[in-house]
Amino acid sequence: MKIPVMEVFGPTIQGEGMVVGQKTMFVRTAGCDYSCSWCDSSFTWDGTGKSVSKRPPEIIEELKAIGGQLFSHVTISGGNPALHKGIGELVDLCHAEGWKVGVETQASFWQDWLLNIDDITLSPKPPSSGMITDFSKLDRFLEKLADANASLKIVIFDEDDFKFAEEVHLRYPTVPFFLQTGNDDITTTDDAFLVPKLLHRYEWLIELAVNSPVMNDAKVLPQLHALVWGNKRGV
Ligand SMILES: C[S@@+](CC[C@H](N)C(=O)[O-])C[C@H]1O[C@@H](n2cnc3c(N)ncnc32)[C@H](O)[C@@H]1O
Ligand SMILES: Nc1nc2[nH]cc(C(=O)O)c2c(=O)[nH]1
Ligand code: SF4
Ligand SMILES: [Mg+2]
Repeated sequence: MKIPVMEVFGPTIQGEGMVVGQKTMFVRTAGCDYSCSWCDSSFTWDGTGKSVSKRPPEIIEELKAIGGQLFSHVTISGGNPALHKGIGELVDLCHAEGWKVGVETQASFWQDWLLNIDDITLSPKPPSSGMITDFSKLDRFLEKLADANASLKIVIFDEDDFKFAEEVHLRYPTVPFFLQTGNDDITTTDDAFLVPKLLHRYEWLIELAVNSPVMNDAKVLPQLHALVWGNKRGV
């Protein structure tokens, strides 16, 4: 089954969440059922990017052609990769190569292949995104992943988002929980201007987290790749 692929890149480091710092390749799929106001990958769904439909074995060859011997981990992101049933075959082929596989999704669509993923990042969207989280759906999603290596990661832009994150963490207290700095300037190419701004937002988020008793077991992270490469694509 073919998968609409937007870009394949790496090796780089996972800049976010539960395996931050992990050397990895990225496969970014096209299409999203959401349209977050601050999406840093809107080219996957707003018509400004061009995807190519590929069979999983072709994607494996592309990963090898680009990454050579220099990786053993593949992250599938998007867009929402969970829109695509065909990713199941891609995951199996990655495992047959001896590679581990991570996924980034907002947890709005279920696929059985999620049960075969080595590290799953679920990123329900806070109010600032303009999206509404269906918590009964998220409950069922997390029930199915009870034995999987899954985490929750909430991007924070304002205090309402932080309250949302507290609700989510209280609802699923046993799921590893990450807070992530929001980047509100996703177009600038001026890193000398962007990086201090992101660090300031990170400091603000740390301050909120350290003063919240709900967040005693949370991890607070920036987007590490944004601090290193700014808004550059394909890193
Ligand atoms: C581009 S999304 C793709 C995967 C999936 N659609 C999702 O949202 O989880 C990857 C991650 O980037 C985060 N993200 C998107 N735009 C961001 C921004 N402007 N600042 C910080 N994180 C952002 C998302 O919340 C998500 O955790
Ligand atoms: N280095 C790096 N880390 C990332 N973590 C999540 C990403 C994403 O766009 O899903 C991403 C990305 O695009 N690059
Ligand atoms: S769910 Fe993810 S890819 Fe889709 S619009 Fe939101 S941040 Fe972007
Ligand atoms: Mg990104």
